[in-house]
Amino acid sequence: MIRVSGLRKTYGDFAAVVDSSFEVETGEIFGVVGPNGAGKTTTLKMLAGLIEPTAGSAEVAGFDAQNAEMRHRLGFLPEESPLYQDMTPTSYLTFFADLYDVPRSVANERIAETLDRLDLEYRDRRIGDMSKGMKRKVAIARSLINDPDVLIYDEPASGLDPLTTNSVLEFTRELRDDDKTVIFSAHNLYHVESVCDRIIIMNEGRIIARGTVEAIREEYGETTYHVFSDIDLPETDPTSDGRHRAVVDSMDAVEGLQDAAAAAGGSVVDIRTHEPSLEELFLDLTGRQMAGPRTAAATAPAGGRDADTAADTAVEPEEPR
Ligand SMILES: Nc1ncnc2c1ncn2[C@@H]1O[C@H](COP(=O)(O)OP(=O)(O)OP(=O)(O)O)[C@@H](O)[C@H]1O
Repeated sequence: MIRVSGLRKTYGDFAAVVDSSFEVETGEIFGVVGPNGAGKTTTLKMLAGLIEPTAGSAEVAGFDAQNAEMRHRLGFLPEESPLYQDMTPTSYLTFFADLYDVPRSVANERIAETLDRLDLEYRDRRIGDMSKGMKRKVAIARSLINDPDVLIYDEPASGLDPLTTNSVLEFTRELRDDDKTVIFSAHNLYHVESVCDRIIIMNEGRIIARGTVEAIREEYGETTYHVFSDIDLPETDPTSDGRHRAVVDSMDAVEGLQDAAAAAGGSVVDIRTHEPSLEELFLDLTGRQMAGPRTAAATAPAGGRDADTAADTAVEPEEPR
């Protein structure tokens, strides 16, 4: 659905995007991740046909991104989406439906259905009097008004309260079921991990890692094992609950600790694997923290885990030998 080949954008001597190539399949949610200034928005705008590439090509829904026809197949949600404050959601969306020549009966049905799915109740309230979350939902509904094949969402859920964040992320995930293809950029790596099928990580204009978060974790991350014993060993440090903990990076080392504990008359009582979080991988790969956007809210949806909390999984300790 999207084919990007050798894409490059320079401003004078400065290269904002360098030799970027990737493909996105129909129905995929594809994340574009990177620190401030990495070239994410420039990439998204080239895909949306808003910026002309210096070199390379971007094909969206079978059209060159610069081809005006492509825009009929695209819904673009910029990071900041100014809305007409004096209009209501219904009049605003009808106005955009008219711009896309959507027949009025189709538009009415589409608007009602999309606002239902987004759970937006106040359809005849002045947009200027609505909350930030409601306005974001109106902007998301606008991105779908022409029933596009491809959606480009720049920070769709940033700066929203946790409930609205949850609802926007869920809505984005569900677009996959309608065979929509989504390019998704966000600073909150929890948002990225919970929504995207595959991602690219960009740094200083270049793609430095690509794949599923799981594959990137396997390629660049290192699993460590936190081994707890009921006896003090040379490798362990005391914990607040009276146990002793060592952090090692292989199962061989875990077994070595089990043997050492048994030889000293004790045992290993718990082993936990520690998977690096996307945040930790990101820091390793770019050497930089993921800085927040202008309106960042580091919220994880209710029940979700924090972006900077790595996954800890218990492993059954073996019987001491
Ligand atoms: N019109 C322009 N003229 C000159 N430099 C530009 C222009 N637009 C972007 N840049 C530069 O290109 C680089 C990439 O910008 P871009 O907005 O794509 O980064 P980003 O990854 O989206 O960053 P952020 O996360 O801060 O939004 C930045 O260094 C930016 O200053």
